[in-house]
Amino acid sequence: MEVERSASADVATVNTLQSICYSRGSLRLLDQRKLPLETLYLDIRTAADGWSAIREMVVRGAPAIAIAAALSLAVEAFNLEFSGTAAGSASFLIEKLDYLVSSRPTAVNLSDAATKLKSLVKNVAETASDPKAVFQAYVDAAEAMLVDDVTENKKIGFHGATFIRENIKNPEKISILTHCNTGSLATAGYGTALGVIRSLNAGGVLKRAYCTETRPFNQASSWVLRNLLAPRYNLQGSRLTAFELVHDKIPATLIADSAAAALMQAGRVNAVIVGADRIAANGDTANKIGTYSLAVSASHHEVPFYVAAPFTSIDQSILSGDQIVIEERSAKELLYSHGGLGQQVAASGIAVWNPAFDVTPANLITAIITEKGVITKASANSFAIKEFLEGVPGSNTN
Ligand SMILES: CSC[C@H]1O[C@H](OP(=O)(O)O)[C@H](O)[C@@H]1O
Repeated sequence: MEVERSASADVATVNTLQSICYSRGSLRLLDQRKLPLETLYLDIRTAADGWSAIREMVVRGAPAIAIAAALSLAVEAFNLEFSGTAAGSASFLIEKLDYLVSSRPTAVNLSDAATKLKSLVKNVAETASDPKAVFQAYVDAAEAMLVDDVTENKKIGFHGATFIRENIKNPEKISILTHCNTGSLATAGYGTALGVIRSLNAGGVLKRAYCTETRPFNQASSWVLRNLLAPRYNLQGSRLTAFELVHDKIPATLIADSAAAALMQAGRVNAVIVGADRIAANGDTANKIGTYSLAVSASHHEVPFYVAAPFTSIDQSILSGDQIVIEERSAKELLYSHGGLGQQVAASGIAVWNPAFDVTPANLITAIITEKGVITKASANSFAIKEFLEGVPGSNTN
């Protein structure tokens, strides 16, 4: 992957929150491991480049992962000299999509997008005689994901801001806490949970956004990245969300994850809003580690707790959160400073448990905000997601 490097700059002069830069036949991904101090784009030419960029977390965030994967294959397909049949082109694309899904298995958006794209190319190949028609249909569908995501995020922002203003005390000045990064850097633009914060701010009712550092961090899988990128690559809340909030001039405060309960105890939080990597059919939600403890604190302090995510984050094939596989990360993230990239700080020989995600049970979630509208509770312990879908015109309940 060749790189395009611009001079390092502070947030004030960095003018981009665009994680994905695409034009037909070309894809560049903002290297989020270098933010906030350096803006660097990596040139992505193949699905293999896309797989590595997702695995090494050049690009991260459930929606952004799916879009980056689809577009990396679109670029390869567009530039490919292919002499096979229409059926052969479909097989080529399907094999690459299955490979891309293996880059980061937890977030459902990637596997959901791959399933839909595989179905598309199979259907086109059944009637097409020219492989170019199959490749073109794939490229068109992958490009549509990029455009649709921003439109959906703005709908999430609208539905979320409207619902929060209608259901919160003192709706004229809201202080809201968020975790990890769910903004433009985690999507094709605007964001999900952070998109709701943007919409509240645009509506003039946001008093302050609080963002947690989000420890430890997602560690790169290769020795080179772990050891060469040490000073720049950790902590998605302090590095990415704080960067977005300062970039947009939104009043915001960074806190340690461990300070969140005390902030709520002080009465300084009117609501908590987070993203999602995978939501089960009953509303149980997997998200970055630390989300569950925020939900427990919010429940104790009677602070509403919202999940904001595109509907594609809901995995209706699993009934509850205990079926969601949670990745565990390297012990080095806790044994060494800088999330595993610096000096040893913990005693050698100590055991480590380091899950990267946790599951918040539906009974701790106030509402799930999607682009289709806000899903409220069917009972204390579950959400009626299927019924919600059946009430939405044109929804697919499969
Ligand atoms: C809209 S991003 C949702 C979700 O994805 C992030 O995971 P990662 O940064 O490891 O890709 C994080 O859990 C966000 O809340």
